[in-house]
Amino acid sequence: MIPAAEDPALELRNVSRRFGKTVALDGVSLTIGAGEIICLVGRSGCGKSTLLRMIAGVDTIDAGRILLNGDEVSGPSIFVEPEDRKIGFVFQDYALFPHLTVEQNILFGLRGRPKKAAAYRANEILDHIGIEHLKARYPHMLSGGEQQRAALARALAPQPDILLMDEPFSNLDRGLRDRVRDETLSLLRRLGTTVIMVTHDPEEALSAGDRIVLMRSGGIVQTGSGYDLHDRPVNPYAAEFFCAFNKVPGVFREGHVETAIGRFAQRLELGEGSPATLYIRPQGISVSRGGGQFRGHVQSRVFLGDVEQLAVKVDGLEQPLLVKTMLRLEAGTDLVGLVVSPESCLAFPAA
Ligand SMILES: Nc1ncnc2c1ncn2[C@@H]1O[C@H](COP(=O)(O)OP(=O)(O)OP(=O)(O)O)[C@@H](O)[C@H]1O
Repeated sequence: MIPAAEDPALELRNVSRRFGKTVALDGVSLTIGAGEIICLVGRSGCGKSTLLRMIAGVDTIDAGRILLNGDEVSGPSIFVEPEDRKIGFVFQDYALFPHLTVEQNILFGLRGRPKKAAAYRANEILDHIGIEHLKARYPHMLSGGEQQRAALARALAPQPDILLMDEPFSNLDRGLRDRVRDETLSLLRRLGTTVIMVTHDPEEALSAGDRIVLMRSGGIVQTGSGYDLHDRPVNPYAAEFFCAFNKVPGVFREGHVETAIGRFAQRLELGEGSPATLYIRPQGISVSRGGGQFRGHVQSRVFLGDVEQLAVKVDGLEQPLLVKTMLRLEAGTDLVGLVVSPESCLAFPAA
């Protein structure tokens, strides 16, 4: 990972934006290093698109400052127009001009350059992205993956310092999405482009970027690597964004959360006897036909392919435990043994 503070391509200092009574951004501060690939995630309405729009300069901020390569572009007494910010944008729907060919779409982003230089650059980027053979086609003659690449070529042609991508792969079906994403990100890494990519998909965020920025209600909840956010979430919102945990009520005593299904060692800044909630990953509970630390009744089963998801009713717990298992239980199996792996657990003070 590239240390963010060393060579900042972008700095947000206490950036705020309201729409009427809605606080879309609430004092956001963030530093992004040159060449870093950032995944911006968070539930719908948390302010991701607003943040991209403020950085691009297609909207103004109410307070704070935005600096690109050390130069202020938005602030109390300055506003640099979007076309002067050297920022590229790839939208979810690609926003290619339907009446222009791929090459003309790319040339549109290069207007203002001498004709020969623009044509040379357009060919260079078509070649880089591997879509030379598509240059004479109109957008409706392209597949989803090809449109995505054409939109990327158009955004990269003017050699932006920063590329902003708003859900750039969400229109592609699953198989194609993984391939196009991997290709796109490895190209962007080769070019050393600084990227901020918005995604709804937690798995995509964990695997794609150098750093994840998790937002909630206009603020940043946590930033860090995929491992940081997945394994060491700072609060229940961060934890639940990346995993559908089982939540088991308990009490914190002598460094353990005591629950109806056992005692689990956990570090918590909590007084003795305080209520705490144990968070258990569904894949951290193993199932067997006999034995186990405790037993439960299988209520339902959903076949997910590699694993089966069981809902298991356990004495003392209000909610059934969700368990992901590779074990193939016979149809009609009722009673199972369960073991919780301590590494799959987190705990937070009870809400
Ligand atoms: N032009 C606007 N006028 C009024 N409210 C707005 C405007 N733009 C955004 N908002 C509000 O600001 C908040 C943040 O919106 P934003 O689009 O940034 O969220 P988001 O995280 O990108 O959501 P999604 O994942 O659904 O795209 C929301 O409550 C939204 O309704």
